[in-house]
Amino acid sequence: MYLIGLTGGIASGKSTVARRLYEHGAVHIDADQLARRVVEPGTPALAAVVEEFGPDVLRRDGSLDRAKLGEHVFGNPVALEKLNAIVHPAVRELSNRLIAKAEQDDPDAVVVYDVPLLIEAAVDHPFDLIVVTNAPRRTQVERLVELRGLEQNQAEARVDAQVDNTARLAIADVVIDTDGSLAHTMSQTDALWHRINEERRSRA
Ligand SMILES: CC(C)(COP(=O)(O)OP(=O)(O)OC[C@H]1O[C@@H](n2cnc3c(N)ncnc32)[C@H](O)[C@@H]1O)[C@@H](O)C(=O)NCCC(=O)NCCS
Ligand SMILES: Nc1ncnc2c1ncn2[C@@H]1O[C@H](COP(=O)(O)OP(=O)(O)OP(=O)(O)O)[C@@H](O)[C@H]1O
Repeated sequence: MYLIGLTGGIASGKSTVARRLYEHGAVHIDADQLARRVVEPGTPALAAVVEEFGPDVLRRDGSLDRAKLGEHVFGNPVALEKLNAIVHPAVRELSNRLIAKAEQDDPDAVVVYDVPLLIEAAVDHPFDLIVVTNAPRRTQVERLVELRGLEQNQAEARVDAQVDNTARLAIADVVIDTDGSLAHTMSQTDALWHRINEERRSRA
């Protein structure tokens, strides 16, 4: 297995890059999706969230009201930390299992673990390569407002709930500049895929 840790600030283009790597043949594991799975109705993590934040964070059908909880925690560091303390251990356990399974299924697989909070949650899988998608704060905020319908202050609160770009750039083996056109993001991603495969071929 060749394990890539893919991280980047919110709306920096991680999913776009991950999708492209998946199209090339990588296995894609998405921490945001895992974070949804671990709070599905009936899970211990959802029970803990309700215990901490009250039943108002549930919708009528018993599922988590993500918009409501997001409104509460982004901009409120104490609440966000409490939520992280419930969700992150469960995501860590599930990601360990899924990465191990991907390796079992195909020992030669390239696995991309797409994890926005690689630094914040001290994710320490044994990555072969850390790839960072990078766009300036103003581009992140602009995308959240224009593409995801957030208010300016909500968008800023979400960006500011994460470490800044400098911290991510400091741990990057490869940086993908996602402030240009989509085509530019894709061509950097394709070049990365080819580079990884060349390297692996020459090592084999
Ligand atoms: C607060 C919640 C319910 C809001 O849900 P919502 O559907 O609006 O957002 P979603 O989960 O799709 O996240 C969108 C983006 O927000 C950012 N984000 C999410 N959680 C966090 C967090 N705890 N800290 C900083 N940024 C975060 C990430 O960039 C993520 O890609 C949800 O984000 C959540 O449960 N967060 C805690 C778990 C977590 O840390 N998830 C991130 C990956 S492990
Ligand atoms: N050059 C670019 N590279 C990547 N995405 C771009 C670019 N230009 C515009 N976009 C748009 O910006 C958005 C980035 O969203 P994407 O879901 O890829 O980011 P993300 O980092 O995974 O976000 P999140 O942290 O919320 O999961 C997409 O709608 C994408 O089409």
